[in-house]
Amino acid sequence: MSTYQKVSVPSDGQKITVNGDLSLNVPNHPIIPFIEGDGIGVDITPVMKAVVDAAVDKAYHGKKSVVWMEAYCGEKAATIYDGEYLPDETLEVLREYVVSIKGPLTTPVGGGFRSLNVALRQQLDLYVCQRPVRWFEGVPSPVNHPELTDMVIFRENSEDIYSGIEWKAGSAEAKKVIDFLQNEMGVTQIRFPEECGIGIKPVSKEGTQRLVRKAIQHAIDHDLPSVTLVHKGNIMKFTEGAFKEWGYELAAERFGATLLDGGPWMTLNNPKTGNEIIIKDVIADAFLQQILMRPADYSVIATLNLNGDYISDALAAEVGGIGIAPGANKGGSVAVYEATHGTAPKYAGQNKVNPGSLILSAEMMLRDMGWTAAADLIISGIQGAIANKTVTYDFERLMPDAILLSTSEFGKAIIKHMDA
Ligand SMILES: NC(=O)C1=CN([C@@H]2O[C@H](COP(=O)(O)OP(=O)(O)OC[C@H]3O[C@@H](n4cnc5c(N)ncnc54)[C@H](OP(=O)(O)O)[C@@H]3O)[C@@H](O)[C@H]2O)C=CC1
Ligand SMILES: O=C(O)CCC(=O)C(=O)O
Ligand SMILES: [Mg+2]
Repeated sequence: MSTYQKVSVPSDGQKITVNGDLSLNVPNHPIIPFIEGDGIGVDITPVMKAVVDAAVDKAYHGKKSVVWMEAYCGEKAATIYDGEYLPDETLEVLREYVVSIKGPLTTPVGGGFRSLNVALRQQLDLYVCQRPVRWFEGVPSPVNHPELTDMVIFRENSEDIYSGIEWKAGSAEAKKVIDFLQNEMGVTQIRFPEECGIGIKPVSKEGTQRLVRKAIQHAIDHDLPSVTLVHKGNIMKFTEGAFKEWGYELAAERFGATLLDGGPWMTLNNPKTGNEIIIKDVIADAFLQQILMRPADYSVIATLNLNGDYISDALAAEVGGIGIAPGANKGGSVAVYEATHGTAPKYAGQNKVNPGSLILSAEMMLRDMGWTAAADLIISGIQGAIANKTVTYDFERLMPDAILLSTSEFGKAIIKHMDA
């Protein structure tokens, strides 16, 4: 067992390991690293752990348990590791223990250090950001039929403008790039070249196809009716447009999809059920109105990094907001589960916000570990707490007659309703 500088490894648990086919070997008492997170991390992470522990205990009566191990990133890491926000040790821990969960981390806007969330995804090559969006009965929503929204977003997590290749307006680097574009590449369209920031958007065939492959495989495994490639390929032809082309190509070459009515949409038979899966595409701005007007037409969504970021918060709003929208970052053999929302600094330390997003991320984690009975108990607990109108401020302010609960009280309400 590795020894770490600051992370203390519990003596009473075992490691999850990965088989050759990328399935997991999950011992009965797995060590699962968690990162508390900045801002409201301090409020939601302990509640998530308590809910998971209760669900696992209720489901397996002590035969299984999660052995939590704290790892550090963000502001807490900086205090422990002498100013380092993302210590190498943290990356090692997340890699070595395979499955982990994290709270939100702060990213300064317009300057300062780059996103730690993005850095974790890139350094661990967690190329899929999987974000399911479903409605729980009773959750307040701005749409008339929130039950029609049932989608899973597969957001490409390693490329696009999130690569962080950009130069500040007026810097020597920006000037050099602009000079190269104008003088060696014949570019004439930079409207105001004098004081102009420059960003680069890399999108590759390999990056696209590994993401689209996971999205189509998800539709096959869960017998879902369609996979939609969402892109802005009319404007960004060789990045977003190529994403669409490479996505269709992968569907044909890897999964045997054929053109539907002459294309570009495609069709394939689910090899597990025989049901049809439609592979289609839609331009991103139109998609943002389609999800409000015709959400039932969409199921699995495959999209690039920035589109996926926007789409996940927009879709979350339809089913109750980012307080309840879960997510997972997955690579070949490592997965880091995390809430969709950020650090909500104005609520930090107030025991006020909804822990639902992180709890449902843990629910995804347990399901992926094969601990289905515990995952089901979390779902029934959340359904019960909401049906009884005992909710946190974000739901309470929109639900007539609801009882306002704190973060920790909502966790207790979930636990109370687990048997329901
Ligand atoms: N994966 C990550 O770690 C992420 C990190 N971030 C980072 O978080 C910081 C703050 O970002 P910001 O844009 O303000 O976005 P946040 O998601 O932190 O907050 C925006 C608003 O969403 C609502 N909200 C967020 N979380 C919850 C919750 N758990 N329960 C109920 N409501 C919630 C609140 O709405 P209301 O005001 O209406 O109550 C809040 O003011 C930034 O540094 C950003 O970079 C952002 C996204 C993801
Ligand atoms: O890294 C950040 O600060 C923001 C990340 C984000 O918005 C997301 O993961 O959806
Ligand atoms: Mg986001």
